[in-house]
Amino acid sequence: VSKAPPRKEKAPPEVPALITDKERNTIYEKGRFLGKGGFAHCYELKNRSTGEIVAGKVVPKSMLVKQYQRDKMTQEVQIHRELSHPNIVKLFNFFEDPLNVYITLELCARRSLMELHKRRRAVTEPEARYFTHQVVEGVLYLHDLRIIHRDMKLGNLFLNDDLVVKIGDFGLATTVDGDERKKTLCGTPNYIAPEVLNKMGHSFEVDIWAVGCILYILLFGQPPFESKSLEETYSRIRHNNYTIPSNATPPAAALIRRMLDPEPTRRPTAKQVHRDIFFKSGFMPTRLPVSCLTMVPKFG
Ligand SMILES: COc1cc(C(=O)NC2CCN(C)CC2)ccc1Nc1cc2c(cn1)c(C)nn2-c1cc(Cl)cc(CCC(N)=O)c1
Repeated sequence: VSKAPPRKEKAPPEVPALITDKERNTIYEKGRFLGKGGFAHCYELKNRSTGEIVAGKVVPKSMLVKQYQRDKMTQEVQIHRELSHPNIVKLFNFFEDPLNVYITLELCARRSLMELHKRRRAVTEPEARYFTHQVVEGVLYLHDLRIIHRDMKLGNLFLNDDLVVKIGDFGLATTVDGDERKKTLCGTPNYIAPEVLNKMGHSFEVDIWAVGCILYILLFGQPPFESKSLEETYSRIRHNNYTIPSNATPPAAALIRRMLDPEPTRRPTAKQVHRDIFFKSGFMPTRLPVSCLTMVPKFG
């Protein structure tokens, strides 16, 4: 990614109404603003020749001033572009113009599990099984490719029109060589595992920890270590200080306890989670109606 002239802080990016991908001779019409995250603003982009609508992440080059920022972005794209799985957001293209870097991605029209959580709080156990099982299928695919996502959270679990879950945002992802333990993590994961806090080296188990937090929130309506301050939350994580509500079913409680084990090597692998009795211990829908985004479903 080539350098751009420095610019004043925090101004929204100048995004042209027509965005051209010169290499592929494709022109996109900028649509509505979808949201922002990190350095990126996201818009609906309409491919002028095919009419296809995609999610376009726009990062002003003026925000990528340091080489390590450009390298991080390049690594995010290099990892993400190789992936192809029904529970992983598809990355289509990556291109730039003098002002911005653009990444075109699979549009997930029903936003993410974060918005569903804010609207519904705790969901039913069949819904929690349905969503978590798809997240685990995506994590299994990544771990088989020796990729750790490292920032699994509700806001990165996107939903398409069929409420299929798609893991997105590979901004903190990395690849593991052999049995190495990663020593550094540039960024702050939302559901951060104790071994990352204690800087003891970390690996695939951090994603299992995050899936444990996600299942906990879906079933009980709030994060396991939620506190008033970040320091308090980190202290609770370090002390593994959380409780499972008494109304939890035994298979759910047992699986969450194993995924939130403070000792990473005692946590189940993605394969073991995928086969866990929790997913067989009750009804798991094969699809969900979009009404689930706003109200408790009545299963037949
Ligand atoms: C139609 O599809 C979407 C709609 C909306 C939406 O309705 N956002 C509204 C826009 C108006 N404001 C006032 C409220 C949020 C939000 C996201 C959509 N889809 C959508 C958004 C997507 C993706 C796929 N699909 C991917 C991949 N990355 N991003 C992405 C990227 C960034 Cl930088 C920021 C955000 C916003 C945070 C979030 N988790 O929603 C999302």
